[in-house]
Amino acid sequence: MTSAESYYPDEPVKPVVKTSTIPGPESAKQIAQLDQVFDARPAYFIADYEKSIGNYIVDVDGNAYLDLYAQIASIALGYNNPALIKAAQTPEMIRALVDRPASGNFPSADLQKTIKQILKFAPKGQDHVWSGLSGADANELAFKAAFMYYRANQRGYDTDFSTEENQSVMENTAPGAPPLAVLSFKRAFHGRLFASGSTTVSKPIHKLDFPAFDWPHADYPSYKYPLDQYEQENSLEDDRCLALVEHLIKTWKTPVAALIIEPIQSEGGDNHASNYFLQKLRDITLKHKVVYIVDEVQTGVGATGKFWCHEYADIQPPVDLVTFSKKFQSAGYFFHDPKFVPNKPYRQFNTWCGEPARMIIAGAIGQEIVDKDLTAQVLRVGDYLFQKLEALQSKYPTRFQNLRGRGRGTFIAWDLPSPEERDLLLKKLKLNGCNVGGCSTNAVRLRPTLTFEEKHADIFIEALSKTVADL
Ligand SMILES: O=C(O)CCC(=O)C(=O)O
Ligand SMILES: NCCCC(=O)O
Repeated sequence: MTSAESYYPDEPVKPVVKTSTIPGPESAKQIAQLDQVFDARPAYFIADYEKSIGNYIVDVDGNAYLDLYAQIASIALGYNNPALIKAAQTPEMIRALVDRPASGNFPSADLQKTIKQILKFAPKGQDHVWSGLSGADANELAFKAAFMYYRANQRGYDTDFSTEENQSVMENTAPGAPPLAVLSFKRAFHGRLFASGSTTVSKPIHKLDFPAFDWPHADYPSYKYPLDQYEQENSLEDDRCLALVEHLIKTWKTPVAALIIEPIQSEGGDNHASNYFLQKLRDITLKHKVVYIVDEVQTGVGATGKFWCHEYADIQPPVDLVTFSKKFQSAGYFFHDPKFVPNKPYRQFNTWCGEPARMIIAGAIGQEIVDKDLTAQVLRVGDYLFQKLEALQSKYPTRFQNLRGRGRGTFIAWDLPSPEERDLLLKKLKLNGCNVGGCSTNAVRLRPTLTFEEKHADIFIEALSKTVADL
């Protein structure tokens, strides 16, 4: 029995689209009502989460879409997953929700077990975790950890703060508030808060009107596809970008304390970084004593065929911090050097110090992935899907440019010639029963759940073929 069959015996056998427009009339009515209390302009339709099941999201008009977007890459196992419902019905979960602890001051007796369960799924080389609330929060917490570590290395971990530091920090000036930078990459997406927003460089709309830190943005490699035909060009591109990273670290107006990178830039266009590039960044960060942060918010938790995407690169020594959120539901960062725990309490602290209910769910998701060997399934289904997409690419080369993600599970994307054609494709795909997302301005990205199987891929390819023929 396949994972989808065992979890979802009642999953629809194919999409059902009952309305001639999407949103359908009931969705449109409810979007207008919702818009009175919430900015509902980005809503594609109103979902019925009670009826959504497995790989199908159902809307209030009764349309059932095969979902290859899965809440912007955030549903690991499918809708109404029985194992997660079971985890949600435990006394431990009820305590976490009803009497939510302020875990820093009043941790529950359950917390140690919950954290140990999450740590079972830590990336190779990492054995500590700190919890936050969202992807952006995870990255900002990681930046704080990196800055404290960087300064502790300069002053000595056990050395107390000077009077001057204690006074100047209250004026937001140095040396208490030192001028330090985080280096990120053009086209990156690390969240929309203030520090994370300064490292995000994918679209102006994410950043406009907010004061920003003056931090450097290096070029992220832009490869030519198919990769096996452009090895030399792509290797030169890696070296060009690496030289730029090192140049920025050496010359930036303030010291670069940390570097953050997505192993595949997702919102910014599904841009891949080679194993070589990710390893060389380790060499550069070690040489210049820069904290190396890998953002696995979107790439983490199985969809690339490994639990953590950067594990493909087997980076040695392991990176310093790995941030997560989305498919893990809980958010935070993994680390291994105990000196990333600040020298004093209350430096990395807030009322909640994470969300125990979400942490319990993260542990349950990880357990299901391992028990059902879902990363192996993702690799198998991803290869199957990729081959079908290559066949479509041969037929429609202009509509399937830069097909990418071979050997990276179902984490697949390609480009359309223009944003208009991409948007039209996504719109028509919905009318043909498939909910698919975009990224960058003209890319299509596939982000199905880990329980997506060959039979789902066949349905998608049929809908896609029909849609592309009709563009
Ligand atoms: O589209 C994405 O990949 C990122 C989604 C997100 O977190 C955002 O837009 O704030
Ligand atoms: N980064 C947000 C994506 C939302 C959308 O394009 O629908």
